[in-house]
Amino acid sequence: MNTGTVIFLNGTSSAGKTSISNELMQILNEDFIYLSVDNAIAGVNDMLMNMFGKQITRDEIRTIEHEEMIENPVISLFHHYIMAFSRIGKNVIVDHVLIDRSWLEECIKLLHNTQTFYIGVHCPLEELERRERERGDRPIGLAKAQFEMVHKHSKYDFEVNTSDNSITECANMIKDFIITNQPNALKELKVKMNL
Ligand SMILES: Nc1ncnc2c1ncn2[C@@H]1O[C@H](COP(=O)(O)OP(=O)(O)OP(=O)(O)O)[C@@H](O)[C@H]1O
Repeated sequence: MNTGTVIFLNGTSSAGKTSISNELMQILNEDFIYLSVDNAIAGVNDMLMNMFGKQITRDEIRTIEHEEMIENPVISLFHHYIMAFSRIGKNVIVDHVLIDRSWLEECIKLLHNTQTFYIGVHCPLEELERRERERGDRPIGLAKAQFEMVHKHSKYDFEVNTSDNSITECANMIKDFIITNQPNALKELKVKMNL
């Protein structure tokens, strides 16, 4: 069975990952499934509500989420289904914020042998903070809190900067890259990080 192509976008909140993903799904010649870390967390919360809705309230689920009581297993499940979808031949676009070295390490271990293009989505902090204020649906300070961590250990196959280029330009550059190159970054990171 052929493995699917994974376009793995890593960047802070408000960097433009969702916007690039939507554009990519319009312009790529094959079908891609969009897998977002935000949706993964929301999906587990919905599952808990479905399973325990009579015994547990939405507010209690939010407390579990905000105090990060089950965060790492949920994120790990997300990483595993990226790998599983790829292994069964699905093309996926991943929208992720790798704020923890162990999350990156797990992605490398699971995906280094798949067709995963690891893409850095950059944006200067001042512009991230402007977008955060403008959109109003993310806590103020979220991008700043993630900023130092997200790209810390990474070496990418390709990088874009959404303050230098429009979303359409970024998506087209990513498309051009993936149809003319083979991914290598996760293999190199595996060696560099001794995994
Ligand atoms: N190049 C750009 N120029 C101006 N605004 C942009 C640009 N890219 C994204 N934005 C705006 O920034 C906001 C966040 O974009 P988007 O949702 O794509 O980011 P994200 O990285 O997916 O964020 P999150 O991880 O918080 O979901 C949106 O309001 C979007 O319109």
